[in-house]
Amino acid sequence: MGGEAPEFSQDGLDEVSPIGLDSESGGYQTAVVVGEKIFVVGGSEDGEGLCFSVRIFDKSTGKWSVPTVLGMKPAPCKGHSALLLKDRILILKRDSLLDDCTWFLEVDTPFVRDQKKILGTEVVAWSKGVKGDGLKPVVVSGPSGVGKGTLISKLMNEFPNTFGFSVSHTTRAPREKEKDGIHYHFIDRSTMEKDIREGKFLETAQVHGNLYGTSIEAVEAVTDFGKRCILDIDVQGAKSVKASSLEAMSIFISPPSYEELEKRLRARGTETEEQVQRRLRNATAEIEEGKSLGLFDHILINDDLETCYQNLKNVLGLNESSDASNQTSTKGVEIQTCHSLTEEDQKVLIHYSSYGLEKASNNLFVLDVLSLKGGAPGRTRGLNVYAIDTFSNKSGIYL
Ligand SMILES: Nc1ncnc2c1ncn2[C@@H]1O[C@H](COP(=O)(O)OP(=O)(O)OP(=O)(O)O)[C@@H](O)[C@H]1O
Ligand SMILES: Nc1nc2c(ncn2[C@@H]2O[C@H](COP(=O)(O)O)[C@@H](O)[C@H]2O)c(=O)[nH]1
Repeated sequence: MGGEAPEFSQDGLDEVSPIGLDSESGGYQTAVVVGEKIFVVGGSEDGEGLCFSVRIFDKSTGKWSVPTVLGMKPAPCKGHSALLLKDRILILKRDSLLDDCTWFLEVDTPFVRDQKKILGTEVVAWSKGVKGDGLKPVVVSGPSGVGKGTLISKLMNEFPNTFGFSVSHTTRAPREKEKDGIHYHFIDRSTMEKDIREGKFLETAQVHGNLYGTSIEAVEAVTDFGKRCILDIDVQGAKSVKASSLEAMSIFISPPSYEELEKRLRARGTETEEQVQRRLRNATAEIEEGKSLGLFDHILINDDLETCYQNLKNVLGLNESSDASNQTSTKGVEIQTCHSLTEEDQKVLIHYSSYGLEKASNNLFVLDVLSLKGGAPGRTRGLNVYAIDTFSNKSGIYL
């Protein structure tokens, strides 16, 4: 994905600024300095608006490059402002719906650094700003046959608008009722190994003789719909995720006994006797590891299915109310005019000359930098933006 940079002289940098309003250069661009590098964002026009392309100018070599860009980029808009916040660039879109105006271009986050090592190219990653912790992904792990899939299906059936399943890749053959792209992406080993080398996976593991893995795209496909991602992965995968920048909540499902696990695995009737034996052999170590201190945030025993399901809902903070509570109340509000960004004391001040909040008379918004958290791929969580009434100097409207 990396490649030849277009011809662009250093002089071109004079035409761009942290506020993407300049049209003389043929498009709205911003330039943000990060150490020896200058990240130029935006520029080209398409039918719908200005596209978010990224180029990097290296001051030490005097050369331009086009980085590998991970993640889904923001939809085109009529301009943007940019400001460096430690390891990511805040991109505030103009004339965009409020729930789509705050984006981040990750330039030096742990996720980007990992991907740089894997791919051997310059890497940047888009992540959308989302409020709160609500979308923290959930890792569900446990030995084969313990009931992970059964519990996840119940959750997805009861809360279809809240959760989305991360569809893994596997080299194992499909079972009778399994559908490609729904239960798994079934793939041959050489293609999957190639995809792993190309950095397409968040984690992979050799499980019961086959290769399994969570692609970055699988997680993004869920978060792009605004849903909370559920990963059904083995203990090795859970360890890799814990070491990654995903910041997931992790839950280990334990069987009430080894005998019960064996009974369930056989009763499912999806594996040959040899495969059942192999899975049971692996279960002992998985249960030991799963229960060891610190690896999982929660350990649930799946004895009675209904009880375990209620416990799962409890740890996920779900109550009796419908999952419509997840919706934000600010959808549809439009930021209509120009803005400038400044940073003071870990707070970004967003100055608007006017904006589309019907009842508000403010023109200063504050974004709390300290509340921002990781969450790649695809999301920067903990977005906390509130309006300051510049007349009374009271903070009030939370976006
Ligand atoms: N609490 C329970 N009591 C009795 N049977 C159960 C319970 N939970 C699940 N089962 C049954 O156990 C079998 C295995 O469950 P499931 O396929 O959900 O396991 P799994 O952990 O997802 O396995 P794998 O890791 O191999 O995909 C299924 O036939 C399911 O109906
Ligand atoms: N590390 C990963 N483990 C995964 C992934 N997808 C599934 N799994 C785990 O594999 C076993 C066996 O699954 P089965 O469908 O063949 O019964 C089970 O423990 C799953 O949790 C993955 O992407 N990464």
